[in-house]
Amino acid sequence: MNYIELQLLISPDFTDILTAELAELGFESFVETDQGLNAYIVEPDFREDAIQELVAKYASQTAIAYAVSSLEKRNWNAEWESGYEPIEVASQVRVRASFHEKDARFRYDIVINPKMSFGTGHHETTAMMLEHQLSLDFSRKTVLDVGSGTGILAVLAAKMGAQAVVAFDIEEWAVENARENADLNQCPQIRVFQGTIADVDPASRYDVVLANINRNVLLAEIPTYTHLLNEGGYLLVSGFYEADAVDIEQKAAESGLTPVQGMTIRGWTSLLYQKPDSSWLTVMTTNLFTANAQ
Ligand SMILES: C[S@@+](CC[C@H](N)C(=O)[O-])C[C@H]1O[C@@H](n2cnc3c(N)ncnc32)[C@H](O)[C@@H]1O
Repeated sequence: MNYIELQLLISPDFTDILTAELAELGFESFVETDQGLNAYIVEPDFREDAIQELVAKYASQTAIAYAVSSLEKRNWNAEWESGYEPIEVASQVRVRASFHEKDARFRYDIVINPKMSFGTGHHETTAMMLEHQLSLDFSRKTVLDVGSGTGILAVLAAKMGAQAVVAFDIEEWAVENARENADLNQCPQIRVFQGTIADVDPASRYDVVLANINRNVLLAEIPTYTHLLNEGGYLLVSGFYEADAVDIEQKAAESGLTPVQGMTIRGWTSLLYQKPDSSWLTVMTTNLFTANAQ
C-alpha cells in the first residue's frame, strides 16, 4: 500500500501540538526535519480537506505551509533507529532499543522497538507516566493500560511486579507492536487486545488504570475507569495540555476521585488520582449504628 508523506513547514514550537493533531487524523509516523515535521499516513486514509482545516487553525499563530507526496512504504523504524538515543527517567528507568547495550546502573531496563506506534518515552507524556508509575506499588497488582501504544507503560508495570496487565489500543499495528515488546521484555503477564474501553468487562476490577490518550477520550472515559478501579486503586492520566487540566480535574472530582499528584513538562500535564476506600466508612457507620442501638 502507498503512503502519503505530508511535509509541514512550521516553527519547532509547534511540532508537538501538530504531531498530536495529526495523530488524531490517523497519521502513523512522524519525523522531525530542519524545516518542521514530516508525517505519514496510508493513502486511503489521507484527507486533504482535514489538512487545510488544520493549516487554517494554526495560521494566526505560526507560519505554516505544507506539501504532499505519495511514496512506497518505507522502513520508518530504520529511519527512527538512526537517530534514537536511550532515555532515562528519574535515574531508575532506561528505555532503549534492542541495538543499544544494557546499562546495569538502572533498576528497570525497558527495550522498545517502536515500529509505527507511539511510546518510546521520548514524548513528555510517556516520560511523566513512567515517572508517576515509580511512585506506585505494583507488587501483585492488576493493571489496565488504555491506549497502550508500544506497551511501554505496561512493561514498566510488569517489571515493577504487577501480576496481570491488560493492555489495549484501537490500532492494530500498536497491538502487534505492544505484543512484540512484551515478549522482548519477557513480560508474560501482559495481555494485549485491539479495542476500546467498551470491550473491557464491566465486572472486572483493577488496582491501577493507566491512560495516556487525549483530552476528549479521557473526559468521556474517566467515569468508566473509576468504575473499573478497586477501592484504594489509582488512576494515572496524561495526553492533554496544561490548559485542559481544569476539565480533567473537574471530571475526576465528579467521578469521586481524590487528587494525589500532578506534573507538567513543556505544556503537557499528567495527573494521578486515587479512588477512595470506603471500607473505613462502612466500619464507622456500623459502629455508630451498633452504639445507637444500645
Ligand atoms: C499518546 S499514545 C500513548 C501510548 C503509550 N501508552 C504511551 O504512554 O506512550 C495514545 C495511544 O492511544 C491509542 N488510542 C487513541 N484513542 C483510543 C481509544 N479511544 N481507545 C484505545 N486506544 C486509543 C492510540 O492509537 C495511541 O497508541
